[in-house]
Amino acid sequence: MNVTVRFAPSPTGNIHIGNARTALFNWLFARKSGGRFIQRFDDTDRERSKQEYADRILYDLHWLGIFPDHVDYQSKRFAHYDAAVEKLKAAGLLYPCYETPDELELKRKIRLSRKLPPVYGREALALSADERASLEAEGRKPHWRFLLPNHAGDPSETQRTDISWTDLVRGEETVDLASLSDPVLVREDGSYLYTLPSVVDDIEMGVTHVIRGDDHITNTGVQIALFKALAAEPPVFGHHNLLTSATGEGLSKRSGALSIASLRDDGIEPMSVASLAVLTGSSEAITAVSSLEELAQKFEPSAASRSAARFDPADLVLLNRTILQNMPFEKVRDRLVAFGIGGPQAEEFWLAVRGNLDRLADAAVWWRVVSQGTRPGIDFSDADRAFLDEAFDLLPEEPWNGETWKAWTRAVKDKTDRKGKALFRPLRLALTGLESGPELSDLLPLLGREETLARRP
Ligand SMILES: Nc1ncnc2c1ncn2[C@@H]1O[C@H](COP(=O)(O)OP(=O)(O)OP(=O)(O)O)[C@@H](O)[C@H]1O
Repeated sequence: MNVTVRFAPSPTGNIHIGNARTALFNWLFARKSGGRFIQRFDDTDRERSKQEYADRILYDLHWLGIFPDHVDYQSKRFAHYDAAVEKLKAAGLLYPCYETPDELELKRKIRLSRKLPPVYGREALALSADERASLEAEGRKPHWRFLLPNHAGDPSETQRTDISWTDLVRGEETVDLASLSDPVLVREDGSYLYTLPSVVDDIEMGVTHVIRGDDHITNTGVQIALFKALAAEPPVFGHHNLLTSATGEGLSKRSGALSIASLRDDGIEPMSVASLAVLTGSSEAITAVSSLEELAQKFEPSAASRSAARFDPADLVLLNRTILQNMPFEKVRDRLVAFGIGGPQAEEFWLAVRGNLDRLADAAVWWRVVSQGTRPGIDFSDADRAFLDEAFDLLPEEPWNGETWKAWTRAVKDKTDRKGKALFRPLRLALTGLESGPELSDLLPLLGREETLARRP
C-alpha cells in the first residue's frame, strides 16, 4: 500500500508541543513505510487563519526536520467542497435547518427534561417546501446538517448505531452515532465547518492513514459515515493521547504555551524536542535520540498510552545535555560560527566542551574562557598563591597534548604536599575562573603554554 498521511492544523497561531507530537507521529509513520506526508492547512476560517501563521508552522516543521512532500490550503479548494455538498444534497443526506442558537438551546432543555438524549431532534427534516419558503421569507438563512446513518426513523429511539474501526493506536474503537446530533457541515453564511473539507481532502488527496489527537475520536465516527456517504473507503485512523503542560493544563495555539518557537528560542535542540514530543506518554523509555531516522526505528504508534500525558520542559534540558554530549563536530560546525567559534582549534574545542553544555549557546562562554583569556581576579589565599607559583613553575614544555595535564599535575603532586581537591581546585580556578567545567586535560592543549602562563595569579 502507498501510505499517505497528513498534518492538518489551523494556521491560527504558533504550533505547540502537542501539535508537534501529531506532526511527528505522521512523519515517522510515513518514513517507516516509505510514504508521503502532506501538509494541509485547515484555513477555512478566513477570519482567524493567517498566511503568516502557516509560514511559521512550516518553519517550525522544517526546524524539527519535517519536510512535507506537498503543501496545500483548504481555502483554495472551496469548489471541491461545494461539489461534495451538491452530491450530499442530491442524495438527501444534507438538509437545511433554520433554528437560531436560542431555539436549539430550548429544544435541548426540553429533551433533557423528557429524559431524552440532548441531540438535535431533526425537526427541520419534517419541514415542507412551503414552511421552508416562509422561514426564508422571514429572512432566515439555512445551516446544513448531515443526516447521520442512525435510527433513520425516530431519533428518540434508544437503538444504538455503532461505527467501529480498528485504531492504529488504541485498537478497537466504537462511536455510537445515536448519541450524536446530525452535525452542521455548512453554516448560515455558507462557510464550512471542519468536518466536510477534511473528509473531501482526505478522499481526493488519497490519504490512507489519519493520525491525530484523541480529541478527534468522536469526529472520526461522524467522518467515517461521511466517507461512506461520499462513496469512499475510509482511511485507517489512529488517535494518540494529548500532551498537557507540566501542571496538567491543555495546550492551545492561541495561548503560546510550550510553542515550538519558544523552545527553539530557549536554545533547545530540535532532536530533544522531537524525542520528548514522541516518547512522552508512551511505554517507550524516554531517551535522547539523535536523528529522526533513529526515532522512526523506535516509533510504534500503539505504544502511546490512552490518557493525556504531562510534558515537562525540565526534561528537555536533560535530553539536550545528552544530545549535545554526543553531537559530532560536523553537525554543529556551521552553527558554532554564529557564536564566533571557528578556526583550526574549533573541532578540538568542541570535543573538549560538548559534555558540559545545557545548550549550544553555552559553548560561547567556554570559547571566551579558552580563547579570550580569563582574568577572573580570584582572591587566592596566601597558601594557594604560593602553591600556584610552584605549580606554574613546573609547567611542561610544549608540544602539548591530551597527556600534558596528567604529566603536569603528577609533577606538581610530587613537588608539593598537595593532592586531590587541594591540588586540582586552585589550578582549575586559576585557569578557568570556575569551580567546574570541561576536563582540564582537554582544555590545556587548547590554551597552550603561553596563555596558561599568562593565567598565573
Ligand atoms: N495537546 C495536544 N497534544 C497532542 N496533539 C494535539 C494537542 N492539541 C492538538 N493536537 C493535534 O494537533 C493537530 C492540529 O490541531 P489543531 O490545529 O486543531 O490544534 P489545536 O492546538 O488543538 O487548536 P487551537 O488552534 O484551537 O489551539 C490535531 O491533529 C490535534 O489532534
